[in-house]
Amino acid sequence: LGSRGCWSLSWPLVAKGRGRPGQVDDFADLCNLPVLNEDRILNNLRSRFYKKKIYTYAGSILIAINPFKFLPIYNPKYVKMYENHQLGKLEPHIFAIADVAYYAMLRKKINQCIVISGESGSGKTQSTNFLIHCLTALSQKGYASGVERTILGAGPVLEVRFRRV
Ligand SMILES: Nc1ncnc2c1ncn2[C@@H]1O[C@H](COP(=O)(O)OP(=O)(O)OP(=O)(O)O)[C@@H](O)[C@H]1O
Repeated sequence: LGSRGCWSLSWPLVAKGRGRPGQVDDFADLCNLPVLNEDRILNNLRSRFYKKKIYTYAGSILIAINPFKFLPIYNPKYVKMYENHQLGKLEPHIFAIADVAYYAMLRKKINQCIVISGESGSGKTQSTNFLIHCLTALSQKGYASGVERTILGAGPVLEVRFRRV
């Protein structure tokens, strides 16, 4: 089990009354918050979400808030941008997690595991698809084959199987 992971939320972020008035925290990593309490964490996530920044780190863990709408941050340009970058150097992104796992696997020659957790509808399946998209792109360097489609096609079958166990 790797130490990195992805945690997704579908939380609506409507508790506007919370947090200090006028305070606009925008820390890409919650570990950098000057004061670490529930209000500051939620306020930080909320203010980033309103700026369409749906990803935030908590150390090497990625927190994803489901935007329930398409954001143009998953095209090949982003795969390239995050390739072989140290985590935390760029804006938090699911491709950064895929990239770290991929290059750790190559470097250490040990299988890597990304744990995705969240309530129903929070975006776990979508996040898995983004990870698979990035991992297949990294491993094939743009060479188009049916691998991504095959892996994605296996997803629903595995999901049914695991839900029954
Ligand atoms: N990053 C995202 N950008 C745009 N839409 C998203 C994103 N993440 C999730 N969604 C959308 O939110 C909806 C729910 O996501 P998804 O099916 O991945 O949730 P889930 O956590 O797998 O749910 P369940 O546990 O019930 O299977 C889907 O319509 C999906 O397209």
